[in-house]
Amino acid sequence: MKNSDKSTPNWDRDPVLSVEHLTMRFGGLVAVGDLSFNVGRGDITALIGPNGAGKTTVFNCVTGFYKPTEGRIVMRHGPGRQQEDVETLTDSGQRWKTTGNGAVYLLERMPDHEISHKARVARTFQNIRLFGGMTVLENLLVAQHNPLMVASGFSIGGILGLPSYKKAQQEAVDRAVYWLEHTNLIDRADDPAADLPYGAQRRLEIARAMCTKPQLLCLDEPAAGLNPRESAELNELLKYIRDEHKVSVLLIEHDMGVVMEISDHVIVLDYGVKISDGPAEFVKNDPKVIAAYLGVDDEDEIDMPEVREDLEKASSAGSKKKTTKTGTSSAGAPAKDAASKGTTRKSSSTKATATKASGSKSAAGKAGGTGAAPTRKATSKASVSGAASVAAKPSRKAAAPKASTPPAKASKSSNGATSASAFVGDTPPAGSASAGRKTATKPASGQAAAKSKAAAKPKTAAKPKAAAAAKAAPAASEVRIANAGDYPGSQPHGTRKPREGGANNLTRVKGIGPANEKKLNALGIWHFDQIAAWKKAEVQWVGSYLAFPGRIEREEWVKQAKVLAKGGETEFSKRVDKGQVATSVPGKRGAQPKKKTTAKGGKA
Ligand SMILES: Nc1ncnc2c1ncn2[C@@H]1O[C@H](COP(=O)(O)OP(=O)(O)OP(=O)(O)O)[C@@H](O)[C@H]1O
Repeated sequence: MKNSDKSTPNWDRDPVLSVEHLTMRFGGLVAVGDLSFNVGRGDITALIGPNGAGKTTVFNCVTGFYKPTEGRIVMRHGPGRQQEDVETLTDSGQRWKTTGNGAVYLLERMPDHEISHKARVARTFQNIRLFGGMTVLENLLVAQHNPLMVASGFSIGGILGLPSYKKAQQEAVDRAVYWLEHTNLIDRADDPAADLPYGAQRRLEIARAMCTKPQLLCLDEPAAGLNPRESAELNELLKYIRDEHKVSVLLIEHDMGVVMEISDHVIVLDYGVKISDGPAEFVKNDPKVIAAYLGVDDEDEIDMPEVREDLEKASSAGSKKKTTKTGTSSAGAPAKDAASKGTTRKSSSTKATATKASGSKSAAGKAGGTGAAPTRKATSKASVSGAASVAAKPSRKAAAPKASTPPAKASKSSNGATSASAFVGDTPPAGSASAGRKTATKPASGQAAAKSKAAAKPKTAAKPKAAAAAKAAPAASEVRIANAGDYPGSQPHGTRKPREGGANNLTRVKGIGPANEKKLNALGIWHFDQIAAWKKAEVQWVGSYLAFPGRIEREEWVKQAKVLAKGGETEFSKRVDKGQVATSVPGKRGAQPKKKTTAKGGKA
């Protein structure tokens, strides 16, 4: 962070970009709701959040691919907030205005090509978009097509070979060569772009964006699919771009190793609303983030006394008991995830989560073996609100399946039905915990409440108890949610165990990460066709059970599962299969439907 005045963060003092009250609706779906944040000039700013949080939608609004439903997006060339100029420009109805300090632009009014060429915002895409048949060098020259066209007087100068055109052409080649050298691609300059390995294609995309001489570089998951060495090289490249070229970087990234190492500023979204904003160190330890996004480590356990009480009740009612452990973090943040690892209620201390965030672990099994890709963090939301109230499933720790767990009290306080309807309506989605999802106005309140509730509880239970409970657990075939009636709708019928050929990779459905897959498996949901058969009541039930009511409809699990059950693919499942989705389990694994169809999914 380039900030001499410590009292005001660079991004507030000298924002190159301001996103103000941005809302993007798709029909009734609010992908981004009343979002505001600044990107500091010369900073690397990370926009993070679970799948479907709205990150790419924000990028699409900033870069002109989407016209926002509401809100203002200000790009500033030249230092300072230039607030008077911004207001004058807004009132004038114009798209940009030169100022004493440089210029200001209202991106929401500009078409994408103007955002790129005038406001100087460049971007890369989640799915690499290169001209595969062109050489690496040609890809970089095409990126400079506009200045070359201008220099050629729109072809005439080029045809006549005017000096001004030749000069511009040479500059374009020099710039391309410069970035090829700095992205370690110079040796491949004459190879077709499609022949490059994946990591090199990602670097080429960045080189191409840099050839447009941006002031703001927007990168959508630049580390996706990179191995650890490539991730480290990416870090160096981005720091070089920031430090040597003074280009501000806004990146969407799931690789927390990359995010935490290089970011000056981190903004966390969940369900289209901002839940945290600050330096990486702050965000990493922000309980809201831990609860809503970073999730928990499967190997760590949580002690939530309220859960334990429920367990004891369930036990005395004839259910098998499962014991949990509560703790607060070393930093004082509540350890509140109760996500089931198999049947063991899990959570991590802040410390454990932070470690994970810093890149030491990847529960998601990120492609290329880089650590640090966090699992889909519905896990922690689920646990805070009791989604781990789940039934047993064979644990990795114990041979026998463990007992089901009744919902935590936090879960009982949330009304899944109410939340579900609020979620798909016009109201922006609220905060991440289910308890906080009923209204848009208090995004994280429920989450915070659940958290403080967990935090207030003393640490008591011990692992041996959990082990004893595990031994006493019922067989998977006996698994039942202790109080299924607490959830709206009906519990989906389970098959108890995977059919011959194994389970489907449910993480190929967008919105089902490894943690949710485990929970669904615990219900006996192993196959796409089971999800495809869900009716509204079952969708509601599962939504509440996983503690993100409305989410399933929003991400169209049933629609995606129908396609996958028939052997078709969706955009998302293709990315999972290629190992490009950090928060899912790469590959198709498990039973594959024999019947192939031509069914295609849209953007899942
Ligand atoms: N063009 C669209 N039409 C309808 N819904 C959309 C569209 N684009 C995005 N969405 C929805 O908006 C929500 C946010 O999606 P978005 O792609 O912005 O999330 P994200 O945080 O980038 O997720 P990921 O990390 O998986 O890329 C999702 O529910 C998505 O399905």
